[in-house]
Amino acid sequence: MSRSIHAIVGLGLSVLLMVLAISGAVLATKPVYDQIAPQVEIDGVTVADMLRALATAHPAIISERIVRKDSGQFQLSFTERNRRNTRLIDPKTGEFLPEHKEPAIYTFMRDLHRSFTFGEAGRVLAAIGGFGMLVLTITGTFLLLRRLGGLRQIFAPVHGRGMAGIHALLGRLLVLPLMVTAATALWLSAVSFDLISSGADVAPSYPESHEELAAVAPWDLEGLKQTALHEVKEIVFPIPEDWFDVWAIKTTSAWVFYDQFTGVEISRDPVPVAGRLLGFIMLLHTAQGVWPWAIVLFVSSLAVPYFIVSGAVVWWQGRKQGGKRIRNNAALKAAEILILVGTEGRSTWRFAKALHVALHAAGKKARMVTMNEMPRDLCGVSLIIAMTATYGDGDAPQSADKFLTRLAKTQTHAVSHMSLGFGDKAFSSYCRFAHQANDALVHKFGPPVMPLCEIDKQSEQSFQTWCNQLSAYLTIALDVRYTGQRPKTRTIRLQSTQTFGARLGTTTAILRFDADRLPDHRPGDLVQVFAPALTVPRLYSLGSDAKADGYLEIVVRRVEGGLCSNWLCDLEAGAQIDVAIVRNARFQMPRRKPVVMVGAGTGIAPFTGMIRHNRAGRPVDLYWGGRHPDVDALYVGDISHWLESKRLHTFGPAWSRNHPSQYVQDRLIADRGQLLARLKSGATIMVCGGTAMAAAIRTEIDILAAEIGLSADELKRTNRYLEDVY
Ligand SMILES: Cc1cc2nc3c(=O)[nH]c(=O)nc-3n(C[C@H](O)[C@H](O)[C@H](O)COP(=O)(O)O)c2cc1C
Repeated sequence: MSRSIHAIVGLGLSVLLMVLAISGAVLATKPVYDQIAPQVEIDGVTVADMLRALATAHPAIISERIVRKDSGQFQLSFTERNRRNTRLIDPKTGEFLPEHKEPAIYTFMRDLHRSFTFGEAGRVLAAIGGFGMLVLTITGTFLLLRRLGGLRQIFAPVHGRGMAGIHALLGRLLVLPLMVTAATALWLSAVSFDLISSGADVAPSYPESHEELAAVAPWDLEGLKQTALHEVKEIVFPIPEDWFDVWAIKTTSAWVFYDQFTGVEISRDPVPVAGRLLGFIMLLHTAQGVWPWAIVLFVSSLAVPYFIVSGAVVWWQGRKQGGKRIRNNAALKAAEILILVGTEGRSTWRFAKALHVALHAAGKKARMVTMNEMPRDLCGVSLIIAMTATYGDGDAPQSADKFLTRLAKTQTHAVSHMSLGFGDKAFSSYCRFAHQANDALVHKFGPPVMPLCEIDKQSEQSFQTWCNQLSAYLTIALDVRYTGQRPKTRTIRLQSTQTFGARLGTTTAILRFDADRLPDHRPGDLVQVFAPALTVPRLYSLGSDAKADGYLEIVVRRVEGGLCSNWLCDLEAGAQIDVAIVRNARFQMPRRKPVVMVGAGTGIAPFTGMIRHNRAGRPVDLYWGGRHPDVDALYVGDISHWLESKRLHTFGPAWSRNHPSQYVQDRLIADRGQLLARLKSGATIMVCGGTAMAAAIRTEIDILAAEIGLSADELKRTNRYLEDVY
């Protein structure tokens, strides 16, 4: 709902908002421009001081009124030789100051901003724009909170790439000033249409001077001597020779009236609340006199055109990939297989589309719809395949948020089902919605025909494996060709290969590459390797920093029958390969200290780079599991060097084929004391390696953390438990 309103309002009012934002950005420079004008120093100066200086500098004029402008300058209205005039004055010397003329662009932009230069009718348009902006900021906040996983996650990293990612990131930064701008714009519009009082309609009630004495110089009047100039907004002089008239001084909160002969305060008339409120609303909307806020408004206004363009692009892309454009999509009445898709970023849709094409080619009548389009009547469907991503903190993606209620209304039917979850292991609620959807299907239709399969980080490899299982289940040959958008690749050259572990059968190799132009990466990022014989790239964790190291390094275990690992391990020095970098923002060296790194086998890779660049000597412990110290001595020389140079504090190796046999989790248990101390001092745990090891580590850390009232889940939620698991 929020998304539809956000899109409709954003697209529908795009031109209006664009004009308001650009003119608003120009006007937001005005308070900064005013700062350039000569500023007057008024600390310690009273009204009496200013009036004395004025009378000395211009004895012949008849002063009527002094107004303090938004820019802080004092403007005098006076009569001189029967001609009325206004001039800026220096409050200390009373001298006239040169007119600081506002550039014409501000006048034009103000007119454009307030009424699109259409006068009264244009004001309605401006009000509609303000209302639209308010709706956008409110719906945008809902969408953002949903994306982040709730209010508690408001400071968590914003996920997502490209335009959509920047849209969300900027949205989080600027939603508040934009909301304030929109709400205050609406208020000002309401005032201009007389729907809200401006406070100006209530005139101050002027009293009369009590005495009729000889004229007294105003600077000798007690009340004026005691009124500091910085409190003053306006001074109205008594009309000469009108004995009843008074001195009227408007401060931020009241009109104060002084007897013109005695200087005694006669009365005080508070400025109406509506007037004071309007002043505050004006200040929030225009930032007059508060230049830091003007800068915030300027940046927010400038971001609006980006929001509109990126929003339109994301909406268009979504439409292009939307459900209506499926070729050979079987009608519900004819379908035997129903593919239900839960997606937000659309990649799940592409996976489903590839499956749909293959099913069609294999002669199956398949219908593909979003999960929210779950039909009430399944007609002739005999198999449901639910493919869904997870968002927020374990929530349904946008196109599946009504699935559970819709499923409840679906007529019971003899139907088989299976689910495929798309998620990211970096989230504590990995594939949670896929599990919820699967449970609901089980509740409705009984056990699934294939166990729920989880796909981490859109792994094409895992998807292919699942497709093979589906192919076997359906007893048909399925040729699923998923074409994940192939990223831009770079060619890199093998510099050296160091091989370990040959004596124990399986080998592990450290491969170092160079290139004329290395792709930018940091330790913890992932590299996609495009092997010639493979349609899908393989992912490896990076142990190098392109800029600091000048090379790209990965650790590869030769897997029996593994096409990519064997191909990589057999490469000759100088061989060239194509790669692309996948940023892994959730698995970077944390800023918080200390850090406990835990890994096994090739899982050492990202840690090597992080430790190598730990020049500040932050406390880092590395627990790592290998088979035997004689054969799996990966990075042995580097590790002693890091220990000496204090880049690494503790190295805790665990050898599974040594005596005593130990796994890395056993090593953690042995170092319980130190680990607890680390956790107490706010350590971040980083785990890299296979799923089984990661699960074992998580159990141990959970037990350990419980001793200080924490849990692995809680650590994960607060970004103190980071995993890179494969
Ligand atoms: C903002 C955001 C939140 C996410 N939250 C989760 C989550 O809680 N659990 C999970 O397993 N994956 C999570 N993911 C990962 C996505 O489910 C995963 O990338 C999926 O493949 C995206 O599919 P889609 O492109 O079809 O939407 C999240 C991704 C993003 C961008």
